[in-house]
Amino acid sequence: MTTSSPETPDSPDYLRGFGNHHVTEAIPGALPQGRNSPQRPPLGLYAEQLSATAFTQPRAANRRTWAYRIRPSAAHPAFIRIPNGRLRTGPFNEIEPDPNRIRWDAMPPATPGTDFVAGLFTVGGHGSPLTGMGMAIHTYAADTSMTDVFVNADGELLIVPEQGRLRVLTELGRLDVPPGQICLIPRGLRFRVEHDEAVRGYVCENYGAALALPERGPIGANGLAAERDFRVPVAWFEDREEPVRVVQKFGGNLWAADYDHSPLDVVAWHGNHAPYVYDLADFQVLGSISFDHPDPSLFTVLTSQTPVPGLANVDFVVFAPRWLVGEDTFRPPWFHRNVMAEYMGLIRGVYDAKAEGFVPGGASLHNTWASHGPDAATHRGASAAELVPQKLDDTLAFMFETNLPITLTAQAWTADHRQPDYDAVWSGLGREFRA
Ligand SMILES: O=C(O)Cc1cc(O)ccc1O
Ligand SMILES: [Fe+2]
Repeated sequence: MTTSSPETPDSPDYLRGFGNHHVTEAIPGALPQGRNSPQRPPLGLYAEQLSATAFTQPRAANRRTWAYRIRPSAAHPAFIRIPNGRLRTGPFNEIEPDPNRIRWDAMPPATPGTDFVAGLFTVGGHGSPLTGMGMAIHTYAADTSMTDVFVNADGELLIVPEQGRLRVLTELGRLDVPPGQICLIPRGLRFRVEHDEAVRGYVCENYGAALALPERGPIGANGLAAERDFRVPVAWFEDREEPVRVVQKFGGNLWAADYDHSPLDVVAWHGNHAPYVYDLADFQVLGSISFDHPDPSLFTVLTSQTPVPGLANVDFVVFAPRWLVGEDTFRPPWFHRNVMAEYMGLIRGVYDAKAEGFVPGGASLHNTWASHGPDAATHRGASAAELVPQKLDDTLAFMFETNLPITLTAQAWTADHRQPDYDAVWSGLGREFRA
């Protein structure tokens, strides 16, 4: 069964659409009319433009938001370096790039008192925010709501909860993100993550071009992720005149400044640089209705393109519940080697290429050119299966696919939750050759 996660009675309100220029005010009359920067903005607010692309980039790529806030953003003391915890940023060079196939169990529960940012554990990545290309992969486990406000100057954050509902309070409004939904925090936007329970999940940090919807090509004007299912929060603000620590990741390091107010004080805004939430249950899954297993690019939800046409810095791909009907077809993913690197996680259920060992909250990395595909048990089963229509129901896996080799962090390599003998899943694929 395909279900949408129920929203709570106090669910925040949203505007709909992908990449739209939204207009929203938490207090009627807070938005200036007819101009962005009047001599005196309404209600005594300060105007501020957030430019997320160069002023001069073409309209299709241009991103900016005008915010009208209680206190000016510029009024804060110096940022001071603080420890990076388990956050790492490219260039990734703690250990050598490793061609081996790697798999992890779920992260251990958070040490009590760990919030979302302290709970981030960088797995690896490539590129660097200093060159605006590449990405990092993080997992998180936290049990305590943030009191600090966080802002990432290095890239946008795609958050994929696996356990526990997140409440993400941003400068531009509030997002409610249960497992099964994803949220995107754009680069440079301040936010705080709260939750009432222990939470766990995955984060893709994208140093490159902002994630966008893929082209549909011959699919036509509909299908895959629909523009209207992306939800952007309405304006919301907190008016708190008290010390608030703002932690910023900049050039890979954490810096903190003690503000005398909450910077989540934007009363009205308009623009297209905004956070959003998307329910993966809304993804229209397309597949083969004749034969052969299609390339998983058909499951792309969002893509960050490089300047090379069709080559992604990051693709976010989802393996959602769907029917398999292919005739004379080996239905699970085939054996393959790929110039792209594939990091996979599991939000719920079972993934059709791995009979066991790939668990919710766990992850696998099949680096560039690594031989991988169905494990021996899956291969055995699918080669003998009677090919009646089959519904894959209890499943929600995803992939961060990226164009260059991923180098692990030392902590991801030595982690106790790394599985010691992942290669063994492909042993037992015996010789079946008959001349
Ligand atoms: O390796 C994987 O499990 C991901 C994957 C899935 C699929 O259906 C086809 C190719 C592919 O890399
Ligand atoms: Fe693969």
